[in-house]
Amino acid sequence: MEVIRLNNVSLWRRTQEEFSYDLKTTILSFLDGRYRKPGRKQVLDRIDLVVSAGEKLGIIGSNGSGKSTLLKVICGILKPNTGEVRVQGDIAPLIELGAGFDSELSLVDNIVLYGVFLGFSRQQMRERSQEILRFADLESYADVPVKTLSSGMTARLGFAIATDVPPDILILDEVLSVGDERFKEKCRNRLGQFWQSHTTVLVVSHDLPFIEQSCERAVWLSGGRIVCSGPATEVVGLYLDSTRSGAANIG
Ligand SMILES: Nc1ncnc2c1ncn2[C@@H]1O[C@H](COP(=O)(O)OP(=O)(O)OP(=O)(O)O)[C@@H](O)[C@H]1O
Repeated sequence: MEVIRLNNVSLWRRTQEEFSYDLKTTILSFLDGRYRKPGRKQVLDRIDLVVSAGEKLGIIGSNGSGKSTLLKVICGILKPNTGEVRVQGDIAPLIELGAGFDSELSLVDNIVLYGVFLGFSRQQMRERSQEILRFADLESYADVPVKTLSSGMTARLGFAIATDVPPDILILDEVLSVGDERFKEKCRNRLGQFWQSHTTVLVVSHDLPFIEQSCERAVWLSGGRIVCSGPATEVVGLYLDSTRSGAANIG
């Protein structure tokens, strides 16, 4: 059964020049004769992708090739400019962990809010909060505002909430870099349980041996396009051949 389908998905993003675009800058650059039209970059280019239930899919490619953007489109964080994205089931997006927290609210209140955002009830989240804090090693911080946590602690809290209940679809973006060594080991153990289960997993990583060992299939992105998709060892092999010959660095 298919759980994710992307048909002809394309997405453009503004380039840096457009970020500094405002009226004053524009008038000054006109007067100086430096005005350039704000740019756009095609970040995803006509992506077709089908993922089956329970599949473990690795997404590889050089920096800037569009891997994280693809995950964000699948999670619904970004909307494609053209094409269609269909997803069946609950998604736990382990992307930009903690980005959705309200820094003024306590950890417990954030756990409840974040959980509700992921589709759980307030009651369920209140019951789970002690266990979530325990997993994140943050029990003594339960009632302080999130803004008092370090970035690693915030990411630990985000990971603990998002993985508290096994989701239908787990989306991981270089997530094994969360926290210190002790916490990384806990993450690996928890994720290992999902790998054994029927959870569908999409993982972006530059750790190619990890992709080969843990994914049946891999997709190689370059310049926002799928170069090839197939058994992980074959796709990783082709990608490595091309990096050796310099062809994969086109972004
Ligand atoms: N917020 C943003 N606004 C504009 N452009 C962006 C934004 N985020 C990413 N991009 C651009 O989109 C392209 C793809 O970025 P993306 O983060 O998806 O790449 P990636 O393959 O995940 O890279 P990496 O391996 O470095 O994490 C890059 O050219 C990047 O500059």
